[in-house]
Amino acid sequence: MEGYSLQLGVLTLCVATVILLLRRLLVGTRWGVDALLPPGPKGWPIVGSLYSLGPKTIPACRRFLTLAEQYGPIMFLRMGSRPTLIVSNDKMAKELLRVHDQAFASRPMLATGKHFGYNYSSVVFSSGAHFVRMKKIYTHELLSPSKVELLSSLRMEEVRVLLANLVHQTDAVVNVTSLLFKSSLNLMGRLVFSKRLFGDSEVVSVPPREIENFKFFVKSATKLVGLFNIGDYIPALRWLDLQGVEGALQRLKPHQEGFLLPIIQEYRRTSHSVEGSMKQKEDDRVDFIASLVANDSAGLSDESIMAVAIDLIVGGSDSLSTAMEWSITELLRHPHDLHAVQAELDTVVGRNRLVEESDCANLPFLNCIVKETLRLHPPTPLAIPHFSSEECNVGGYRIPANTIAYVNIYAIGRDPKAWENPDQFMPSRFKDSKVNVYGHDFHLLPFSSGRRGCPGIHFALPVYKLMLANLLHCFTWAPPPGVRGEDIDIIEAPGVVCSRLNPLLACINYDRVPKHVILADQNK
Ligand code: HEM
Repeated sequence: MEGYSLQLGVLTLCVATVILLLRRLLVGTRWGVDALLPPGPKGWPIVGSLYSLGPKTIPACRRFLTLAEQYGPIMFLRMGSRPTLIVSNDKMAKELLRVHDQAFASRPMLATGKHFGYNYSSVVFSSGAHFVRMKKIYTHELLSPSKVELLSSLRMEEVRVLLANLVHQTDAVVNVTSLLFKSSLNLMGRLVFSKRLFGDSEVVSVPPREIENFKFFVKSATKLVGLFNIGDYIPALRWLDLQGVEGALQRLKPHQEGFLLPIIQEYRRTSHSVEGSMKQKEDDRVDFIASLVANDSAGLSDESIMAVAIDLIVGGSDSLSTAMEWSITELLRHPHDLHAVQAELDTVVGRNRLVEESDCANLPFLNCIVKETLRLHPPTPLAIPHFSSEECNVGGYRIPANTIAYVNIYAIGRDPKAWENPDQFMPSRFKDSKVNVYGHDFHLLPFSSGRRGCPGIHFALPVYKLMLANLLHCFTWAPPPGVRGEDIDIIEAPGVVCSRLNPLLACINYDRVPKHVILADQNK
């Protein structure tokens, strides 16, 4: 009997050890350290909390917000086997993005970064020394304040093209979502490779099939980047590619390269001639690919240049059009605010000309609308995941190295402790407020903050204001016939960029600024 008890004891000990070892292997728990981690759902072995987040038709920022209501502004969970931190208020965001900015400045190595980022060589997906080098190229060269200033005429040109397109579509129900998307993509195309992707066949010098393939790539890319790919979170299952994400990423490669490679190679050919190289260096309006090719000291490969182009085209255009789409949605739902901003435009600009960038500083209510839209509908609601390179103490908790970290910008903008009536669109809340979106006020973080903060902010903000102001200035806006403003839905689509799920439709008319003003200005 005594021998039997001993055997049973040894067996129990072995089983317990195996369970603990398996738990450590599959879930990554470190003994004794769990007690120092922030609260959060416990999750299951292997899958962790991947499936306890709720239906994937709901954007992740919303699912994380619901979880934060239960666990608080700093949460820790396991997505598959990956330790994951989610911060959801201004105080915790400040700890992450200012106090521990350096420690959380890396990106996790996800499948999208491998394929779209050409082995993590773009800015968005890179880490470490390569990231520092690339970000310098962005902030000192591609998007430096002087370069952004020089690009103001390009911004105005694209606004004029958009307005002229709309003049031809008045009195009809217009698909605003599609118009804004095309316009933003054209703008980014001009910025990155001097080419529009929609309309204007004279400007585009690439075969139509390659252009169509590239547009398809852009649309698919935004969807794929926003997916929680199981293979990223349970690396042991990556080879199975359960959702077909890696397969789709690989199939898109010819679409991206068929368009971008010939452009890069053409620039390389011209930059080898002395005159071509001088021209590229001197031209104020030189596009980003030409700048990167001409930058001998950077010595970037074709792949790295394609990675940068994809960062900008995919990330920049979608966030811009989404911001504008939400502004117009909310103004159609709140006609009082729509009339107030149009009255401001009448007073400051008058009906005989278009709005120029220099007017925007004198349009305080327009600026309130921009801030309120970015608070309530931040286009990139979870930023892009950060990754910790060392263990650190956040909010009194010990966060292990190699933790994926999300800043829930969406939850921060709707935090009832920071905002009165947080779910309501009330631009007037910013009337006498000094709060801005530049990353110093941690309760309003649409462009994030710190080392990984959006390098496109000084380009994005002026063009967002300019486009929106001109759209409101030139046209009257109304919901489609039979739809009341308050019935226009605000259902959000899942994805890295949180756009409307359903396209925005509206009726527009050019009875505010005369047609000849809109069309005449296009030729300036
Ligand atoms: C309203 C428009 C835009 C918004 C709200 C926005 C917001 C953001 C946010 C939240 C991030 C992630 C920051 C983080 O991970 O902490 C980001 C990253 C980035 N944005 Fe923007 N963005 C906008 C437009 C643009 C434009 C027009 C460009 C380019 C001209 C651009 C270029 C980038 C790049 C390259 C990154 C990656 C930075 C990095 O990884 O360090 N963005 N943006």
